[in-house]
Amino acid sequence: MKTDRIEARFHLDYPEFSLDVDLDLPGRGVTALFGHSGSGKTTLLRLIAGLVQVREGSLRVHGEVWQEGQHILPTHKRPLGYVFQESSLFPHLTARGNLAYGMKRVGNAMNRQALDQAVELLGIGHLLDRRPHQLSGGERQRVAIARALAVQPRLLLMDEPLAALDLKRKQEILPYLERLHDQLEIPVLYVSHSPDEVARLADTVVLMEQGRARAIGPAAEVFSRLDLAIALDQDASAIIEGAILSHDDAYALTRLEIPGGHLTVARLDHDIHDLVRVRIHARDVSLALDEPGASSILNILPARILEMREIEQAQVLVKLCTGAGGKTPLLARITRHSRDRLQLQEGQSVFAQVKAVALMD
Ligand SMILES: Nc1ncnc2c1ncn2[C@@H]1O[C@H](COP(=O)(O)OP(=O)(O)OP(=O)(O)O)[C@@H](O)[C@H]1O
Repeated sequence: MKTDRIEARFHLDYPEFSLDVDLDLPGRGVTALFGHSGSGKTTLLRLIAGLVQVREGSLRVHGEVWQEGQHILPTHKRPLGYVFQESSLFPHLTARGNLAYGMKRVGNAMNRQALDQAVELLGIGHLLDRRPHQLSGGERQRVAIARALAVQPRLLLMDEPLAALDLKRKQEILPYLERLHDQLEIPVLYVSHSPDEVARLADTVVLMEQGRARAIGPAAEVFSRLDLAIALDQDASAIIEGAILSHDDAYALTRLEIPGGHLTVARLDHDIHDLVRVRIHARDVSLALDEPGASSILNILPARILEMREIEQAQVLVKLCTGAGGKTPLLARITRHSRDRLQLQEGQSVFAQVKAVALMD
């Protein structure tokens, strides 16, 4: 029995959909259940919560048995927090009242410390006396997340917590989610169909396709696999983690240290040594055989071609690795014509010119 894992095996049949998974997931960090609409993400989350029950299943969280066949621990006895797409706060209670209610529901003696920590993490101290209709959508979600955390769950389940928010509100709330990620020990299962959110928040990605887990692995690895549908998407991108090396205030630029190399990006509001993630879209990367001379492009990275795949009639997706030891993955989308003209081959050394770096900030 593994005490640091989430082991989930379920088989479920609906008339027009079946789900079949056997997952062994890390018991820490954020694991994204990622995939198209209808791929079974919410159903899987609800099975884990016990809100949907099937006899054919087993679930262990940190070694604790939540289900073994027909022995199913009811939802209210599972130490979990659940955050829905739209916050499910009681309209007649203040934010404080909602938090207190959440704690009573699970029979937890009021744990002041957990509550205070949740309030602090989500930055809702000044909102506690307001009722839900006096809060913005993003603020309501922050209260809902704090309520889920205040009961000190052993697992936090989040079902597209940002889906109902507009872009501005999403940007507001994302830093709080990142704080959860950085400061909490509680593992999070996070349902999303947004590559942006997943790239920004997830340590591990479970790619769901038609009720099956098509791929599982670190976010950077899954996103750069050419055999998966995400690579075919217009938004296909590589995720790169780097540390802030320096700021150049005169030009409003920040220099990042990435494994075995450097990237220059628009000025980031972070301290030196902070870790950040950036996303480089395949469509923003072009390839050259020789190191380009004078160029307006800031980031030119020596790279090696790992794999190439024709994705449309005219296009080829190229997977590269850059940096010493070739640890950093990169994707480039080029035309078939360019591939042939440059006579590109797997294993070849090239220069990747990065036209833009999407900042996940
Ligand atoms: N109670 C149910 N009875 C029958 N079919 C269902 C039921 N609940 C879900 N389904 C079907 O199961 C499939 C998976 O649904 P699910 O909500 O898990 O997908 P999802 O990946 O979370 O999608 P979305 O991103 O749109 O929320 C869908 O085809 C849905 O119609």
